[in-house]
Amino acid sequence: MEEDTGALPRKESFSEWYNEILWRAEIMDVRYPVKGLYVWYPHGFGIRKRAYGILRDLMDRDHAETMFPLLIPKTEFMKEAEHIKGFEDEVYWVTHGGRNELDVPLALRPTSETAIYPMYALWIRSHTDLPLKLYQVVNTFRYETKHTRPLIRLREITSFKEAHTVHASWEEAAAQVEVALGLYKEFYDTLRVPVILSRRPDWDKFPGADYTIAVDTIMPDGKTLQIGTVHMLGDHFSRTYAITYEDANGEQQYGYQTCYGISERSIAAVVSVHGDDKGLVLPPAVAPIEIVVVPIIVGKRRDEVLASATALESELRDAGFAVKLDARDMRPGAKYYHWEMRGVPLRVEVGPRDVDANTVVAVTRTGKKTTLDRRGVVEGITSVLSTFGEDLSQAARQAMAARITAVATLEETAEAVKSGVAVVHWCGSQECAEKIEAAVDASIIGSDIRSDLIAVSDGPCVVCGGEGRSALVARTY
Ligand SMILES: Nc1ncnc2c1ncn2[C@@H]1O[C@H](COS(=O)(=O)NC(=O)[C@@H](N)CS)[C@@H](O)[C@H]1O
Ligand SMILES: [Zn+2]
Repeated sequence: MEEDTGALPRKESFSEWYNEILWRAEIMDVRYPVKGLYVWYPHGFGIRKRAYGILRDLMDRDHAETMFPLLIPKTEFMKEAEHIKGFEDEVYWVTHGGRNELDVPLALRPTSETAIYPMYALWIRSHTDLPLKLYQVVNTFRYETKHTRPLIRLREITSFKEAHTVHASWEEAAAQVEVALGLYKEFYDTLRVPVILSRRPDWDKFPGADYTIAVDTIMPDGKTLQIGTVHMLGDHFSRTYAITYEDANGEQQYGYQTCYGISERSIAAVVSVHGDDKGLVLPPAVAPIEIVVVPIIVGKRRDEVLASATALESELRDAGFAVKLDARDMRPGAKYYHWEMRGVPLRVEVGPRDVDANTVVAVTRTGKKTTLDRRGVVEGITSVLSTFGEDLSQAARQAMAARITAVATLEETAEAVKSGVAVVHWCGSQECAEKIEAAVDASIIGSDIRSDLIAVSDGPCVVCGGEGRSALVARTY
């Protein structure tokens, strides 16, 4: 990789900054010759690997991981009317095997309900088979016709974590929706990404769902990014796919289902929310390299300093840190630039003075400098990294809070959505939602808001004056 030493575009021009950082921080190569498909560089893949390791640990608490086939026969795909309507313009079809035309065209899964639920119908017989809670992490394919963008709007979603659960009752499925939201909140807390939960308007819910609760974050340009969704499916799919079970009284009942998904938009959120004008800023939990040790080589004491830096690296590695010693024959400043661009949370400098004083200098990615005793250095670094993570959360929360404005009129709404999210009172009618969309360059994205940054209240609908409740208006990705 040729090292480009130019400055990044300012983060104020977010779109340029975002495109540039993807290759300068070695996250994704966008030059693959199919629109909407991109290639992970190893560093970006390392971030994904750590993030999805956290996600799997959370899911493995009470789900089992599995894997279903990629190809779905048209006969199964076309069974759920609403689902088809929602996806028919987005599905890729496989029509040939070699030179033979297939008698049944096969869909590339856009999401896996129609692959999984015929199998659930075979597996589920009795209430003792419930609840069934499985998930998979797979690639899915959607022929997105809107503007594609790496990590954000892909035609091949390479990191699609989808969970599909079946329960004996609507209430149990509704309770699982809350469990899923709790897991997603915990996931994004670990990524230090602040989120707002809200219920999507009915016209925006998942095709075939009763309701959809979405997890949104606010990007630096003020637009929201949907970084997770949880769907209550009720018994729609179980009736379509005959997922029935024998209850304790020997009666046949339909199962009640949920499904919930997260994609590599989670990585886009980490890149965008935390990144700055020097490059990526990675929360320690997802940093492929948490600590880079930089020896400050001074002439004749070179060997002594290198030996001390090497000993420090192996002590930190033995303590379980992802640590790298950068002993390249380069000016320290050029090394700092290289690792700052890649978002390494902590740099530890070792120079002649440190060797004499038995200290090291820890410098966080956001510039906080601490001199640590060489003895007990593992504890010292652990606490510096933990404080760094907390600081990232705080900074991200403050940035989000600054982009949320409670407003009372359409004019104020139009102003607020230029730089973020407006909170208005909305009566819940599609008619008023359409009037809001016509009046401002944004749309109603959610009601039943859950965020500790927003005080939900009742009040007159911003359009019709009828009984309203807090709702989110925003421009979206
Ligand atoms: N084209 C896309 N590129 C990247 N991520 C996407 C794309 N489409 C959707 N996503 C992400 O995937 C999540 C789940 O997708 S979804 O359509 O809302 N839900 C489902 O497909 C359900 N089957 C839950 S598993 C979305 O919340 C969004 O964050
Ligand atoms: Zn209204």
